[in-house]
Amino acid sequence: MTETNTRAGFVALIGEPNAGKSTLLNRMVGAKVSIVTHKVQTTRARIRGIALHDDSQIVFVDTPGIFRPRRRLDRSMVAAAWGGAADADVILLLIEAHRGLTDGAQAIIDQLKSLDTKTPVALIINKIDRVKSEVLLALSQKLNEAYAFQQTFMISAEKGYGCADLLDWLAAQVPASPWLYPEDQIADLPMRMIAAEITREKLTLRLHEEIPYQLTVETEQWEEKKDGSARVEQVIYVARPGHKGIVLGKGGETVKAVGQAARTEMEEFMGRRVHLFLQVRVRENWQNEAERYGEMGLDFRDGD
Ligand SMILES: Nc1nc2c(ncn2[C@@H]2O[C@H](COP(=O)(O)OP(=O)(O)OP(=O)(O)O)[C@@H](O)[C@H]2O)c(=O)[nH]1
Repeated sequence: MTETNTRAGFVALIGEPNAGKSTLLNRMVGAKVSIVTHKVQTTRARIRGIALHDDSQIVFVDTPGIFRPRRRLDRSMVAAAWGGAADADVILLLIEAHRGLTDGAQAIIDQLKSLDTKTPVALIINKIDRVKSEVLLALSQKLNEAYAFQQTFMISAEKGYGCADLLDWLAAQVPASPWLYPEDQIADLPMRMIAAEITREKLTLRLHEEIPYQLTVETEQWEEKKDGSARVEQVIYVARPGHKGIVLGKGGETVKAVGQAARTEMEEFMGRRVHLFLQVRVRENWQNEAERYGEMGLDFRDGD
C-alpha cells in the first residue's frame, strides 16, 4: 500500500451507560479489547481499539458512559468522556432503540450542542433487534429533530446488523493521513492494563450490586518466563473491610473462580500460557487517590 491513499482518524463513542459502546467497539475492531458486561459503567479508561478498513485506520475511543456525575471518580469519568469526544474526527452517539430519547440522552444532546465543535456527529440507533421495525423511523425522526446529525445508522452491535455500512462510512470520514499505529496493533493499552480489565470484568460478572463499582484491579508484577508463559500478579483493592470476604468467597472460592476465568481469557487474548496470582487488599480511600486515576487513564480532579 502506498501511503498517499491512506486515511486515519479518531472516532469517539458516546452514549448513556449500557448503550452498547463497548460491544460496538469490539465488533468494529474484531477482537475483544474493551470489557462488555450487562452492568452499567464498566468502562473507566479511555480504551482505544483500532479497525483497519479499506485504506483507513479508524481509532476508536471508548468513553465511559455519560451520566450525571456525583462522586469524584464519576466526575473524572465524565470529563474523560467529553475530552475524548472533543478531540475526535467523528463522534458517534449511541441511543438504545427500545429506550428512545430518554432524559439522559437529551442531556447528552444538550451537551453536544454546547460543545462548539465542527466534528460531525452520527446518530447510531443500537439494539434494533429489540424493537419492531415500525418504531425505528419515528424514533429516528424525533432524534433528528433534536439534533442535526450528519448521518443516521440503525444497527445491532450485538448481532452485527448495519455494522458494515457504518464501518464503510467511518472509513470515508476519517481524514487523509498516514496511519497512526502499526498495522497489527489493535489496542494501545498496555498489556498490564488489559489484564487488569479482564480480571475486573470477571469480578463484575460474579459480584452483585455496588461492590464492583467499589473495587479496582492493578497488575503489580509481570514476569516473562523462559518457557514463553507470563507470571502475572494482581491486587484487587476493595473499598471496605467487609467487601474483602465477599470477594474471597467461602474458602476463597469466589476469587478462585474469578482467577480461573480471567486466566483463561488472558491466555486466549495473548495466545500463551499465563500464571495468574490474585490478592485482595482493603484500601478504603482508593477512589480518592491520585495515582489510581493515572493508572486508569483518567485525570484526577481535585476538590469535592
Ligand atoms: N439486544 C442487544 N443487546 C446489546 C446490543 N449491543 C449491546 N448490547 C448489550 O447491552 C449491554 C451493554 O453493552 P456495553 O457494550 O457494555 O455498553 P456500554 O455502552 O459500553 O456500557 P458502559 O461501559 O457502562 O458505558 C450488554 O449486555 C450488551 O450485550 C444489541 O445490539 N442488541
